[in-house]
Amino acid sequence: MSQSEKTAVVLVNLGTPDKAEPGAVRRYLKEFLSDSRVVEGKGLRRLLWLSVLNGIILNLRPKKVAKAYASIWEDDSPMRKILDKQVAELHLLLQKQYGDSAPDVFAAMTYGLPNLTARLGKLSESGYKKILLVPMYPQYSATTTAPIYDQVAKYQLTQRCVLDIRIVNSYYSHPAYISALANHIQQFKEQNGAADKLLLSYHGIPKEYADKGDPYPVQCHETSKLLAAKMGLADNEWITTFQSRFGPAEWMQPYTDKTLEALPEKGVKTLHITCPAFSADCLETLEEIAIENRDVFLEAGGEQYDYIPALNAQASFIDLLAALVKEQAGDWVGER
Ligand SMILES: C=CC1=C(C)c2cc3[nH]c(cc4nc(cc5[nH]c(cc1n2)c(C)c5CCC(=O)O)C(CCC(=O)O)=C4C)c(C)c3C=C
Ligand SMILES: [Fe+2]
Ligand SMILES: [Fe+2]
Repeated sequence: MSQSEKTAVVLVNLGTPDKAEPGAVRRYLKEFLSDSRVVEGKGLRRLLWLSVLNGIILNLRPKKVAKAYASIWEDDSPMRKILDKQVAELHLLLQKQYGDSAPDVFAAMTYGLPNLTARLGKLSESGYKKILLVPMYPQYSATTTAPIYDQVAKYQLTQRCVLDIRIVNSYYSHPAYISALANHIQQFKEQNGAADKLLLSYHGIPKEYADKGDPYPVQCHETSKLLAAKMGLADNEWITTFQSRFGPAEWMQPYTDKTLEALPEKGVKTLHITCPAFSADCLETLEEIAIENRDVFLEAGGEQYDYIPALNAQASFIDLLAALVKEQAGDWVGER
């Protein structure tokens, strides 16, 4: 096989610090929160944000956030460990499906390590010409998926012979994604008993971004509706909320924490909660949802609160990734 035919699949997640320590968290937050896709604003607004970020947030937040990371840290950040597992499992499955012509599979992060731009450089040096990037975000957002497109465009600008790169835009309504979620939740119910309500908590974005056209919340609601239909849930058995509000501006509502505070007095005493915007467990699920928000619900009078883990490296999620490879790069895989 000639070098020019080499194809790679790269699974891309957001990024996470190298250590659960304030210095590493500071470096991570600086890179992430300096991206003008994440915190928008031009001119004076941009200057003001950068001075708040560098003068206040990066001095105060890393200590508190490092503690939160420490409470979920294993020998590395869960997000990076899970991404490595997803890569290994997808590689195995593609080898079963395509034999010698299976594409190779790699990991990358938009912020932190392993760095996406560096990954593209290394793949190019190793002779890969065709690259499919699969973001670990089922729903497209200008704050998460678009920065992957930005980094690819910046990388290509530095190349005389650009790489042939395709990017999976979203898979919020993909039948294999909805089935994987539905089966996973159903299985959890069968093993742990039913609950009064299923809460589907998505990472939020500022309301202003949605008002300006970010399709993320619409896609989240669509995922929820398809999931509820697939599971045969009645309208009063599930609810969609948005978590991880950051800063003083209004974010997408209803907020997860405020909803959890209010549910017990409406008679919801037992709850299953899961986070369909996260393909891998991370700080936002393992700490904010599984630990912090549990207390909010129980202190408000809730009796039982179960966090249903992300799909992570489960076979059904790996099957979905393989389906995306076939749909979006089947012609490349067949070519080798
Ligand atoms: C400040 C604005 C932020 C926007 C907009 C935002 C959107 C967004 N984020 C995710 C997924 C994840 N975010 C994670 C952590 C995280 N997010 C923000 C801020 C915004 N996110 C911060 C400041 C942090 C770091 C933690 C903190 O300081 O509170 C993570 C977890 C990373 C990990 O290491 O485990 C994920 C995943 C999505 C899907 C999204 C919009 C659609
Ligand atoms: Fe975030
Ligand atoms: Fe958070």
